[in-house]
Amino acid sequence: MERRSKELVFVPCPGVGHIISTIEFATRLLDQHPELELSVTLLIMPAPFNPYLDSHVTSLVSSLPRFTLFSLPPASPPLPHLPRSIEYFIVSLVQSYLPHVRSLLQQLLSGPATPLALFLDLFCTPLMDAAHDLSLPSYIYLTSGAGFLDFVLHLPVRHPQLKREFFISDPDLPLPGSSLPLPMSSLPGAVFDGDQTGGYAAYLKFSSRFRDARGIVVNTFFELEHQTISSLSRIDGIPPLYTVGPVIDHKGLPHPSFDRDRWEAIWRWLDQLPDSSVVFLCFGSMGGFNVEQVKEIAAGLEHSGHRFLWALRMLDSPKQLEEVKPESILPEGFLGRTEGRGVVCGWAPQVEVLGHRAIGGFVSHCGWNSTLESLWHGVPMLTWPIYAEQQLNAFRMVKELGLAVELRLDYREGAGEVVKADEIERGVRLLMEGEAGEVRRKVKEMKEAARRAVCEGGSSYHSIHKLIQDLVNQGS
Ligand SMILES: O=c1ccn([C@@H]2O[C@H](COP(=O)(O)OP(=O)(O)O[C@H]3O[C@H](CO)[C@@H](O)[C@H](O)[C@H]3O)[C@@H](O)[C@H]2O)c(=O)[nH]1
Repeated sequence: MERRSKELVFVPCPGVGHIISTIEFATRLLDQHPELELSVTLLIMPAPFNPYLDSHVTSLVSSLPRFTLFSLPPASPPLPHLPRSIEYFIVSLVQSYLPHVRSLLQQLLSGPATPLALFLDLFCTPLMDAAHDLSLPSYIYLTSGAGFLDFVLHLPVRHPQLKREFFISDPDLPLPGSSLPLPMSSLPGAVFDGDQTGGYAAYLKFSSRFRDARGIVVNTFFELEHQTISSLSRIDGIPPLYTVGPVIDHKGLPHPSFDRDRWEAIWRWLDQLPDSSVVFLCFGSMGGFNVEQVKEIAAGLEHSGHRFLWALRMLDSPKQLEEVKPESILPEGFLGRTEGRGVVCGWAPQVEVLGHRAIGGFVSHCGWNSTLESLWHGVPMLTWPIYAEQQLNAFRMVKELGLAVELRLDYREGAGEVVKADEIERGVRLLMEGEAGEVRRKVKEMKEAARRAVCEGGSSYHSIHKLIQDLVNQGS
């Protein structure tokens, strides 16, 4: 009898931090058990905020023989306008694809391969209905950590009691998986927006489906968040948790405007510097600042006296620094005065940079991929969260886990606040001048734990093995 190959179907959110992590995780699933000859179908929605992403994903997937890419067409009818909340917009966008996803799953089911499961990113949980209608199990692949999962799982429990959004004056929030209650200032900004088409409604929509999943796969590792993972695993009604991280794209994401010659010069500069002597600043795929804030960062770096490598991106601009003329943004004479001591660039190959021995600290927005990448390379972070769940990540890394140094825990994009140069200077000094010694020691330990977790016999390796067994054996 002809053997049908087994297919895993993935739907990530249309953003860099999500798609790249999903492709990397799917690759690990395939690679860990090649004898099973699993294959992957990736359903990608057009990325509304990143014009470069679609072509990048297409070229990336074309080099992966066991992947099939389905680029979903633009939403039809198009969503009328961007409502107040980006989260609500994304959840609505995802929901508009339900008929498409259902019919693609139907096609797959009648094709030569056997689909085993649908893997959904957090905002994509409304698509569970498509799998459910066709008796296909749904799993969640969470590109953030277990601390955030703790919060997401709590929302549908809290809502029936309070029936309202959060207010900044609410008391700190105790969560079953966290040793410290979460201050309101650490919650994602969206959950304070109680409008019918606001962030709170979006969070409720996707979080209320988490318990319907067959399993929740989290990009973390047991050694990093063991308390949270153990506590959540003991709660009735929570699907099995699989901790499979750190899932890191070590190849890095090439960017269309990436200037190879310029980077060769930057590597040469880094190569001749002492170990751990450069502070690296980078704020994710979408994080940026206005001109006033950029000038304060520049002054803070200049006054700190430390060497720096700064991946500068302006607010609301996917453009690279080279396109926006740094001289017109940075303080007059800054580039000349810091020549030899600091470099300002646009898109940086972050994973590679963090792995360079000259990098000694990382000023980060605490996106979860950046957080894992810094731990993987044992480089301590100075926290500067901007949006999404970054404040929560920063709070947990600094207060609960003692794995990062605090610059800000509660900075929020759009709140009109400017972090002043002297505060940035103090933060950089704290990070780079030995006072953060205990954090640095713990981060180095966590680096070793992260590497052990993904090796054969490690906790994440074992978790992937368990997941594959559960996928293959389900229903038998
Ligand atoms: O100049 C740059 C900027 C970014 N990156 C890479 O891009 C990714 C960025 O991911 P992440 O650090 O998670 O930040 P975001 O792009 O902001 O990710 C979104 O998705 C994450 C995962 O769910 C969330 O934790 C964040 O809050 C959310 O903003 C990382 O792999 C970086 O290495 C580069 O290589 N070069």
